[in-house]
Formats: sequence, C-alpha cells, structure tokens
Amino acid sequence: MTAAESPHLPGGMADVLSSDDIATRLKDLPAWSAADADGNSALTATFEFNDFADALDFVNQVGHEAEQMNHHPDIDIRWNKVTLIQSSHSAGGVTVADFELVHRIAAATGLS
Ligand SMILES: C[C@H](O)[C@H](O)[C@H]1CNC2=NC(N)=NC(=O)C2=N1
Repeated sequence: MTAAESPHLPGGMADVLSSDDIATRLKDLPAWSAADADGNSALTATFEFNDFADALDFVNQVGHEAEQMNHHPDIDIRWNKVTLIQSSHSAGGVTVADFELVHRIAAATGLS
C-alpha cells in the first residue's frame, strides 16, 4: 500500500470513494454492505457465531489486522453477534484503506 493510498502513512490522505466505486468493490464481499455513519460513507457487516467466546476470538483476529494497518473498525459485540462499521475517520468516509482492511480480515478469518 503506497502513502497515497493510506490515510495513515506520512503524506498519505486517501480520497473518499464514490458510491459507485464502493458498490463495485462490495461485489467481492457478500457479507458487507454500504452504510451511512453520521453522514459519511461506511462499510458494515454483521457476523454470527456459536457463542460469546467465538465472537471474541473473531474480534481479536480483526484487532490484529487493524493494528497491523493502524486502521480500525468500530466494533459492536452482542453475545454471539459482531457488527463491524468501517470507514476512514481522517478522510470522512470510505477509502481504499477500508477495503484493504476488510480484505485482510477476510483472508485472516475466512469471513467476507
Ligand atoms: C493516531 C492514529 O494513527 C489515527 O487515529 C488512526 C487510527 N485508526 C484509524 N482508523 C480509522 N478507521 N480511521 C482513521 O482515521 C484512523 N486513524
């Protein structure tokens, strides 16, 4: 990922993607959908597990990928369900960094 793509690398301020671009990129991510977070574009997905322990395991896998990128989702855990809301707060909407994180989560967990 180049500095131009990541909002968190020095000199990197990624551009917010268009709704059409977001829709196109979401075709590869069936669990994910476009959302609105306080007027800004976002991506969201809800995953259901057997129990709270499995939900926490998933959240820890997500957290590892997020820390690797220094790019973090909003995470809501309700017993066996985890909802992720992903956007680039510094850019005010969805950027390529958000799709990079979602794909890293998919690769790590098999969930997309
Ligand atoms: C200081 C720290 O690098 C910034 O707050 C990072 C942390 N993680 C982040 N995560 C997301 N999703 N958006 C950001 O703008 C962001 N900024």
